[in-house]
Amino acid sequence: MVPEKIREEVERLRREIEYHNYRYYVLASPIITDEEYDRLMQRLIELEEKYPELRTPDSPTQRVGGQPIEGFETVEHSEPMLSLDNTYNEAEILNFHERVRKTVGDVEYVAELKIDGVSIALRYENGLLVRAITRGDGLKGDDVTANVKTVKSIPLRLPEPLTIEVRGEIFMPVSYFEEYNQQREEEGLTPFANPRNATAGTLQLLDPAEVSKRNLDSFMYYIVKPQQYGLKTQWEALEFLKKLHFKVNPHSKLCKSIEEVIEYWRSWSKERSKLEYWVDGVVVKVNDFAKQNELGWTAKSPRWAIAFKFPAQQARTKIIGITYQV
Ligand SMILES: NC(=O)c1cc2c(=O)c3cc(F)ccc3oc2nc1N
Repeated sequence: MVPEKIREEVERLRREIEYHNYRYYVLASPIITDEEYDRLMQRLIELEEKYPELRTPDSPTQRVGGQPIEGFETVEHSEPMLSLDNTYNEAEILNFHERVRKTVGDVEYVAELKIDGVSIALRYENGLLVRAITRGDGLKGDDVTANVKTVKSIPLRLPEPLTIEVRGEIFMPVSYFEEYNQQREEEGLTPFANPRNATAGTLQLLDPAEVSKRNLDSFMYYIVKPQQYGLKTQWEALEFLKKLHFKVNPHSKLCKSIEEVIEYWRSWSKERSKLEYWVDGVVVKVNDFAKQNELGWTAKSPRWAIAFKFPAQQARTKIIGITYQV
């Protein structure tokens, strides 16, 4: 039997630690020292060891990864998780704009950096993370929940007890990717060609404790059936995701015209090497959800969004002297 005051202490520790996780990994503005954080975590680990029945799905001790799993269950997506059509130059993005205008008239766009990582769908029930699913073939994917719980910027519990599905990208920061590849080479393992492959490889590991060491990070950008939450535009959806304590890319821009989108693409095409994650273009989205619904989807992509790719960057990588086209 667990004494009531222990139960209360564990609940308080859980919320306090998750709050400090949020401040450190999402806001990058911690308000306690690492030592104070470690002390809170140690106390929670100690109490959960003593009273295992107190270990809950949203316990921050899951961040360090539980026991290895046998394999990945296949789960059907709540709605297809499709991919974006690509455009590579200004003429093609103007064609996209013309098609949009012909169907729904003048629109605002949201321009978002296209994070070059692994797509993920996160399902929350009453505010608790219950499922994380990879894109797979678009209709069903792998249940990688145990691994995704170790991604520090992904909340285990939302600030409100919502039932919601959000989608975004999991990625490995470039600084860690280089250090990690160095370590693989030293261990005689084949290095990964780029952070996207390193992220995909990590999410396919059967040992969450190993995943926890790989420094994975995330940006969320999509809410399934957003109008259910009173949201009318993509810009409102990004604000709502921030309010729910997700990490949202800070460089997205609300554009009043396609010229503004092209200006955004030109400037980031030059600036992107300053980012600590790989981006391979800009995602251009019609902002208004009612207009997105009018435009609809093809079998494989939304008609209301498109990827505006950057020119391939000749990136010299130290890996066994081969130059990779990225
Ligand atoms: N990599 C990305 O940074 C990124 C990717 C997508 C998508 O793949 C995507 C796929 C859809 F069917 C619909 C919207 C999307 O929005 C997206 N927005 C983003 N910012």
